[in-house]
Amino acid sequence: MMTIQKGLKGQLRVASDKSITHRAIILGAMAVGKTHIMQPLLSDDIRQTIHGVQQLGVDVVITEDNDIIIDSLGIADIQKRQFDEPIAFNFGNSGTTTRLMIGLLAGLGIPAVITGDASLSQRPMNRIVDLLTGYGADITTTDGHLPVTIRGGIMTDVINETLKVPSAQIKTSLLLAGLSAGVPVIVFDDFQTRNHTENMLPSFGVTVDCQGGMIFVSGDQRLTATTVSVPADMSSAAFWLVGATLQPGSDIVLQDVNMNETRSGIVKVLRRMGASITLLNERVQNGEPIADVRVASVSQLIGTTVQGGEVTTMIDELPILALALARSEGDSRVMDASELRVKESNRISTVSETLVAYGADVKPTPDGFLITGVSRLQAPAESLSDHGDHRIAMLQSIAQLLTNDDAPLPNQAATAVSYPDFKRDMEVLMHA
Ligand SMILES: O=C(O)C1=C[C@@H](OP(=O)(O)O)[C@@H](O)[C@H](O)C1
Ligand SMILES: C=C(OP(=O)(O)O)C(=O)O
Repeated sequence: MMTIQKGLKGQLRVASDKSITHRAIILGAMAVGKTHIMQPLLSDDIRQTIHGVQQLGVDVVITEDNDIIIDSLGIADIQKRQFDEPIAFNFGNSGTTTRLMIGLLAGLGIPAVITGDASLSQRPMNRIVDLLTGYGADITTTDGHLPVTIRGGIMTDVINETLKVPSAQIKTSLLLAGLSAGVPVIVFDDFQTRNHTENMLPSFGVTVDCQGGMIFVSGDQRLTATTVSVPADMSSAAFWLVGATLQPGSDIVLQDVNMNETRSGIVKVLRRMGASITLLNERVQNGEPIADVRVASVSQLIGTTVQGGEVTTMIDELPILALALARSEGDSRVMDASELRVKESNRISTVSETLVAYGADVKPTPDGFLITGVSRLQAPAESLSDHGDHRIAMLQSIAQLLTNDDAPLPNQAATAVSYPDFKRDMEVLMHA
């Protein structure tokens, strides 16, 4: 049955930033004193990081206001603890927890065995383990994947790397390894991947020298506890940026969204396609630019090509951008995005399959998509799998909304990974 739905209306604060919350917890565990994380994301992936630092003996409390307090004696104290046997970590679905904790554990030389769920077990870990091994860590993968075993080892060499993969997880892992081993780190990041670690370290008292794509941290620095306020996550806001742009009659405001240039490529691309997006109340908080973002529907978007550096600034938003491209006029192309193949699912396949099931014209390519716009979407004949991937689950919900069909919204269990209140926020925006 077809019903005409109203546009999305109202204002809300989407889930807090996942990348920033992970970093604040790990740096808080490495620092001496009480770190207060205000408005953190509290999602399944974040609970993996909290549990990980607790296993190292660090005290973490979630307050009644849902803030996080980390009380730690710092890196030196963690290193002094005698762990009788290797610590068994299981980081569930979280790539960021895994790769960042590998850096920290390798730098500290703490014996550990790291596992994860079926999705995480298929994701490449050699991209960080091979680098750390080159600097003295005694650490191995299982054919490039989990389980990863850390036997100890002493990292004494200066870490000097040029990123070969556009990955902020690798960059951060190297920085954490150097800080915890007490050796200098110099990383050349020509891809300009997300820079939250570099932005946050100074508030923990660490001097970071960033010039162009070069990041340098000297090896003799101690972290001191601080307060971190976490903005709303662009990767979660992106679902409403596209939903409100495409659903006629929409006009919404998303509060406190992180507009960091390394994260906000989707705003640039949607504007290029003709979207109506206005930034209000722009300000800087903890070194991160934030704004309230107003989005109103437009009658037609124009297709575009996304490639090169732009891809890095919106890697997690490409699934929902593909939906916008699928409803735009003309041909579009996404290139240089083969990293999508090694996320929680192979997102080149799962995004293409999902959108084709909704009546879109999307062809997977080795490094992206070829898309020809269609004027409307239709609900799929059968219910679709979200492949256990939170971004695919949310993509399906927005696609379903745009069909204006009464069919129930797809299963949203996977959204707990990054955006636990996704369903509630959809109801707020649909009924305001
Ligand atoms: O550093 C981070 O917080 C993240 C980096 C990106 O992964 P890669 O480093 O693998 O590109 C991104 O996809 C992930 O969601 C979060
Ligand atoms: C890729 C993602 O996260 P992670 O790598 O931390 O699993 C994501 O959130 O889309």
